[in-house]
Amino acid sequence: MGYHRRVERKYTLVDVRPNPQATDLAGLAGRLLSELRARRPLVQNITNYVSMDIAANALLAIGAAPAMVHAPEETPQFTPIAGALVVNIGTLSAATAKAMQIAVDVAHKVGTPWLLDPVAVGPMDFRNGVVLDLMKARPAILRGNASEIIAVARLAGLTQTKATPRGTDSTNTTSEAQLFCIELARHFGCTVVATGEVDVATDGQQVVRLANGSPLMTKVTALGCSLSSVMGGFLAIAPTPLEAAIAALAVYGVAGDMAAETARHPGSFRVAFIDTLDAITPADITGRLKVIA
Ligand SMILES: Nc1ncnc2c1ncn2[C@@H]1O[C@H](COP(=O)(O)OP(=O)(O)O)[C@@H](O)[C@H]1O
Ligand SMILES: Cc1ncsc1CCOP(=O)(O)O
Ligand SMILES: [Mg+2]
Repeated sequence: MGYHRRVERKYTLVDVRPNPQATDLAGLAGRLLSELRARRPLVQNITNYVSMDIAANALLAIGAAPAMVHAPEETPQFTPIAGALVVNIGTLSAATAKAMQIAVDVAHKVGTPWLLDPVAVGPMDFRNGVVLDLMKARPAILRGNASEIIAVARLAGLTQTKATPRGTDSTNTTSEAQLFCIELARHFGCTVVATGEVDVATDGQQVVRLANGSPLMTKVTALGCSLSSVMGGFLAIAPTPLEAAIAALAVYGVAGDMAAETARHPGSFRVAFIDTLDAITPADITGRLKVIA
């Protein structure tokens, strides 16, 4: 029996089914990890300068094939052959915004699934307008930290709540963002992921909350951006965007737990984390996944 919550005026009742069992989710993540490694999906990333290297290396380590192709002259030919497209507005400019819009319009037209990471959305009008324009091309997944997700919900007119981001970081929690995830998922017809100490993923019906990961992951720049790229790898091979999001969060969070057992500081953690993305197995996920009911 699902449980119901009253959400803001638009949806009188939200049918939020309780979490599937941890074993179901761990099994799903393990199967999709094996499939990703077998298929090595090509993932196009139009991303920020800060994350280029680590996002590409995170994709390589997990078993996918990154391509940081962003020129408007090339995306019409590249996006159709990519397994998924990841768009990340971290170091946005008018030129990159134009390239992103061309790529997402092509993706929408040819059916290449794509993910938006709305880095630092909220305080700046230019990137807020770009986010709203990009959302019109219907991403399969919207992945941000809690403040970014609340900011997109406000931009979409779903709430008056003002997020409190600090640059590219969040000061909000995913508990504050969870209902906005559900409303955004229903409003845009996509899967929405808010990450933080607890990660939340929803397609507007089912809500999954995972509690893996280490605080050290917030001390290495662009690990959220790299999560979005890795999530793009799962999006290329998973049956649904929600399953892709769950698998990426499970693999990434468990890898964070494992890396934090050997590295205590950011520099060594960055190395240990990329190594763990390469080494992690389905058994590691089954043994360590933390699902919050
Ligand atoms: N306090 C925390 N404890 C454990 N894991 C965390 C914590 N904060 C973030 N993470 C993890 O770090 C990764 C990046 O998330 P986040 O920092 O929310 O994104 P961003 O870097 O885009 O702000 C996610 O896998 C998330 O689960
Ligand atoms: C510091 C910074 N500035 C613009 S993009 C970026 C990286 C943000 O990475 P993440 O969203 O993973 O924290
Ligand atoms: Mg981010």
